Amino acid sequence: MTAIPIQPPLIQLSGVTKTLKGQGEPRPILSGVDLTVRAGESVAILGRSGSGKSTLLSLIGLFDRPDGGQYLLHGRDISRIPERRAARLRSQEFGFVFQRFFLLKHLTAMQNVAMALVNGQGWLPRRKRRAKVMTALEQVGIAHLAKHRPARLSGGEQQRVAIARALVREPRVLLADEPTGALDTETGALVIDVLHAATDRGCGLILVTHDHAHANRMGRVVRLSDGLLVPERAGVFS
Ligand SMILES: Nc1ncnc2c1ncn2[C@@H]1O[C@H](COP(=O)(O)OP(=O)(O)OP(=O)(O)O)[C@@H](O)[C@H]1O
Repeated sequence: MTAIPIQPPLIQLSGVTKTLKGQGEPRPILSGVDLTVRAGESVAILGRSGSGKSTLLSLIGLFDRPDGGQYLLHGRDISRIPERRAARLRSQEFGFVFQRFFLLKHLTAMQNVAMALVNGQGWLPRRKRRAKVMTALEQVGIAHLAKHRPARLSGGEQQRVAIARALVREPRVLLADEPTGALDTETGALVIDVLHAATDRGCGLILVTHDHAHANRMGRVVRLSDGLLVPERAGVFS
């Protein structure tokens, strides 16, 4: 009988700490965060304004490093990696979606998505690049708007272009920081659907949100409170 190899979690944070050292007194923001995210799992992070949700997401997305604790990505310790390696992992492993869409207004939806391939994927033949871009636009349901510039797209459609741009590199983890913050409730729900669909393809999804309804669409809900992540609602993986 062959043993089935056990996949390590995509993300495993243990006792992660972060203190902000500005001009005044050092201020602890994260004081021992534990979080495990597996392939295909979705987690919502709730927490009051200023509780450190974006700080946590920037550590997970390797824009910053923890002061203490351990960060494993696919079982490998990346808690203290240098910026060069972090930059490579950021573009290979993560897709980012923010409240603002950050689309280039003179480029079409297609060209905006293709930018993510130009930056960091090496050289891809034109036909292959186009196919990848169209697949990503199809995944978010706006392939028919491929030739539209942002000014001709609604807020929800623009956010879907931004999600396609995050998906086109086939990230293993999607990090979404208030992705519905600039959208009305109905459009926001549609964007959450699109993000959640990525988990069906094995992507891990971490969603920072203030919206309880959106959080409840995720497999698991945790709350950042006093520098710690506490379970709010367990999911199938917990
Ligand atoms: N670069 C920085 N320099 C100084 N303080 C910062 C910096 N970035 C964040 N902070 C502070 O750290 C704390 C946590 O900020 P963070 O943005 O992570 O919170 P948040 O939970 O995402 O808030 P919100 O829900 O309002 O977006 C806040 O008090 C914020 O003012």
